[in-house]
Amino acid sequence: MKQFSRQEVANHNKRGDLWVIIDTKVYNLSKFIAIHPGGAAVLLDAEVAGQDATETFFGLHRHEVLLKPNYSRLQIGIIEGEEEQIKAPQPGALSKLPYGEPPWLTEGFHSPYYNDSHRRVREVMRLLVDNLIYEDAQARESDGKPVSRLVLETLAEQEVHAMRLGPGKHLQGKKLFNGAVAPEEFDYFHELVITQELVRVGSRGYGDAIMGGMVIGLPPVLNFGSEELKARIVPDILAAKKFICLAISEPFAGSDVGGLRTTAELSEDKKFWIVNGTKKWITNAHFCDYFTVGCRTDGGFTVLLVERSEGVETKPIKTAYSAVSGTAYVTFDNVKVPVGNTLGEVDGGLIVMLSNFNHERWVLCCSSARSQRLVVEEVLKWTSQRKVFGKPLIEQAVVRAKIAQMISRAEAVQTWLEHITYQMCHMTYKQMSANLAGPISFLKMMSTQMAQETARDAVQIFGGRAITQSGLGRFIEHYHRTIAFDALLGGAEDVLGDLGVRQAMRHIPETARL
Ligand code: HEM
Repeated sequence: MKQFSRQEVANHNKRGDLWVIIDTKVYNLSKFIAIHPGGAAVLLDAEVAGQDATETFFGLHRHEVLLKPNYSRLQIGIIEGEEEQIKAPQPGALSKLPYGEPPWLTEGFHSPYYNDSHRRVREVMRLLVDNLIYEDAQARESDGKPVSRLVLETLAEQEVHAMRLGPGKHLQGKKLFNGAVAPEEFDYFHELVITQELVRVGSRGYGDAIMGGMVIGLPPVLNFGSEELKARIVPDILAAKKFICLAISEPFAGSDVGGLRTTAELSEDKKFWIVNGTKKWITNAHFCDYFTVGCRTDGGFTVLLVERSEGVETKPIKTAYSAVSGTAYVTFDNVKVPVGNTLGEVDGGLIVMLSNFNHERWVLCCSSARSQRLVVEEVLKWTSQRKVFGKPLIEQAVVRAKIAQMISRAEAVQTWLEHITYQMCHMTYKQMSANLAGPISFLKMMSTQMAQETARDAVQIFGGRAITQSGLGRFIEHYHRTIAFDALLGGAEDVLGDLGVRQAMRHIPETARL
């Protein structure tokens, strides 16, 4: 790189011959000025043209602007004898910001929950996210196209899709992250780590697009499907060759599973179910091959694995939260489903569904805790670099008060989450269903309530930047726009709170008195 003195740069300060210094790097903007999204006037300002515009630049752009190849090529040299101060994050690196990582990854802190295998999983997963998934997430979030095959296949090779289903028999014989963790060693903390690393892409819908439907749609098959059915469909799904989703909610009923109207009736020869009805808000459904469907049957409620076949139709739903997640409206019109595709007992679907909810809600809590922390990181960076009334925003007490709340919420959710995860690691599936439905419901209710408060506070701090989909506040805009989804999915906050209290009511001794 050529070296220049600040005096030399100062000579290039007019239209047609325009240089600026940003963090000791010299950029030639003589041609770029014509296409600069912020316009020409700002670049010709006497305090910018030929000058050091570092502070002005970082008050208006994200660092990533300078790192993009089409902009980094504008750099023609550096200032002699000076060293850049603002470093680009290295792939795989831990955040250096206070509270930028959960305590177990923070220098000087300790945790009883994580061992070396969790640290190895964290390292591999973060590298995958930073080197491969992040870029795809940003691109797909804006163009709405499907997740790239390279991402899906790389995750399949590393067995990430299988690991996202939690510990269990489905991991037997698999080489997880090329041996970073043994299948019998894999526990819910490993899964928590994988989920939380994925969240770092900062795109809620993309996180779901990477087979979020499988995370909730496949467990009923694994836990309640016949061996024949599992052998036929599971390997292709874990290899990301086929896709599955969970189809429960309907235009008529969401959290109220008892109010579902999709029906399954046995054919005369008793070999098939005939399914009729509609499902709504089904994540991934638009590109799915299999649907785990809740149906009304003669004696109650039954869960079936419906394959994409004649009579199955999916139409994408345009949601506020994502174009990439494949959220769809599904219609079943006299669909023939072999009775061998019944999951669990006929009329015993409630058990199938209820046992699924704990894991689904817990996964949401993992992602909520980590995305709140991402917001904390964005806010800490922004309030330190943005100067108003002559000093950084973070020097304002009112801003610090908001940050205090955000950090406390992120820490509280993570800590409670780890406590519940520890319980999950030490309970059988049955014990989890019996003991943890209430606590997980409360945790999810609290996580999403806090997430919404954090979203609101972050919008106040970022101001107008938090309502534009590009530029400095783009992650805050995304977070604020998509946060309502987490508060509904897997059970709305009020429903979950009520569920937890009702579970507790069953255990209040009749003899208890004040
Ligand atoms: C290498 C130098 C620069 C590059 C590559 C660049 C690039 C960009 C890009 C891509 C945007 C669109 C918004 C975004 O993605 O963040 C933008 C907006 C803007 N830029 Fe620059 N820029 C440069 C230097 C500067 C400088 C030195 C100033 C000084 C005033 C400036 C002022 C602005 C303004 C005012 C906006 C509009 C911001 C907004 O909408 O809030 N830019 N620039």
